[in-house]
Amino acid sequence: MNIKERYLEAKKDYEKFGINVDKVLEDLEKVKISIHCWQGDDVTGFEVSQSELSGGIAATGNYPGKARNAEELRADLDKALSLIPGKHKVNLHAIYAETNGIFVERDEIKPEYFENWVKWAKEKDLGLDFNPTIFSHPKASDGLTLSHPDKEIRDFWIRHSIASRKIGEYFGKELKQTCLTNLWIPDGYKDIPSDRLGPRARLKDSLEQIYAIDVDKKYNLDCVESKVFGIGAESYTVGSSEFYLNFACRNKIMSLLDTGHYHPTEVVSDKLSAMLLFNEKIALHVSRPVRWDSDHVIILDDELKEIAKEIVRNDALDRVMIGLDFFDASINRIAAWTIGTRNMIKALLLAMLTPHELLKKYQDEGNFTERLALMEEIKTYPMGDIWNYYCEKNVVPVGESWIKEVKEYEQAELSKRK
Ligand SMILES: C[C@H](O)[C@H](O)[C@@H](O)C(=O)CO
Ligand SMILES: [Mn+2]
Repeated sequence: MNIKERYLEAKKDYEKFGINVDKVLEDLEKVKISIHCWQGDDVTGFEVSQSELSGGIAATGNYPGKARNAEELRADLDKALSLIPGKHKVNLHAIYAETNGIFVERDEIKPEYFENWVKWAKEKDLGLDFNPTIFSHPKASDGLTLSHPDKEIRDFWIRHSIASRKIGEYFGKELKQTCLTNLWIPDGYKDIPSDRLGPRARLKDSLEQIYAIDVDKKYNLDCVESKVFGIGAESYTVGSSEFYLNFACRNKIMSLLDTGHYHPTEVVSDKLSAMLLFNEKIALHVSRPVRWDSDHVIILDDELKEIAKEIVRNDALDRVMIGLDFFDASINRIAAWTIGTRNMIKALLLAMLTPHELLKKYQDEGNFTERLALMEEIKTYPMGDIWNYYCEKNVVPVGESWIKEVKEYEQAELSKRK
């Protein structure tokens, strides 16, 4: 049987639950994943004066061939995007500005430094998202930024964050797709603080100044990302979950939940329904923490599947903005993007092929036996045949055949980078 014939057979299995598989594929095609550019260069960026990666995050490994400039990064993204079904967004950080070899301080970044990215996104029909880069900089060297006791340092990062929101607005206007500008800061203390309130009060004040500046919500939406701890900030994080949930709610901006930013037994999948009841929109950084916020490439594991189920069965595909946030420098970086993004899409497809109404009915009836039995049986349904057809339909490689393409690209392009 060819791929189409296998699809036609497989879809019968799902249709018996009333799932319209053709419609599922149409809906899946509309979902945009925000693919983070920083997997391509280990979060280095291309500033004229570069600082080491800081802020308690780390890209470990030394796989050869990382992108050395924005052109290479765009070429690598083009390759990865050619292996991923659907039309998506690319997520940039301020450190990916192109300033023509001229040193530009972060608080002076302007839309013009992102013109090449916008031109490229237009050509490829992509959306762009954005992030101020509030780490890897001399003014973040003691691990404090927007909550710093020194007003000059806070003001510097406030100016940078406002400039970043304006770049987000520019992206949204140019690309006719709303940009999501996400703010994350590393601020925290290695050891037990003697004042927990002061830094949080300063952060609150900084954020109020940043979000007081009017930016058109049609073009740019703002969100804030919390964290539980980072390397070197093990005892206290200023921007904790409670801090940002309250701040976002009161200031009518979005919360971003990163799957690596909670205690090890806490899962984002369980947070989504609660968030959806109180927020019009929420954002995600889907990552894979292994023992800590290690940012491993996401695999099709139980938590990823559960996150996708929560989005799909709560009819929230247009309310949860799905972004990725992993950076593994120990494997081919184009493969990392491809594996992770294909897995995110596969998880959504699996969720869309699940008979949620029936399973909810079993739960409400207290019929936990059939709920568990069906949940387990559905796991071995022929989703792979539906996925393969979806890839073929979207003119991207089917199954593992994309690996050969990455190897050829590695040989032809990445191997030349020393
Ligand atoms: C580079 C990203 O902005 C960063 O990973 C941030 O989103 C984060 O998750 C920090 O742990
Ligand atoms: Mn993140």
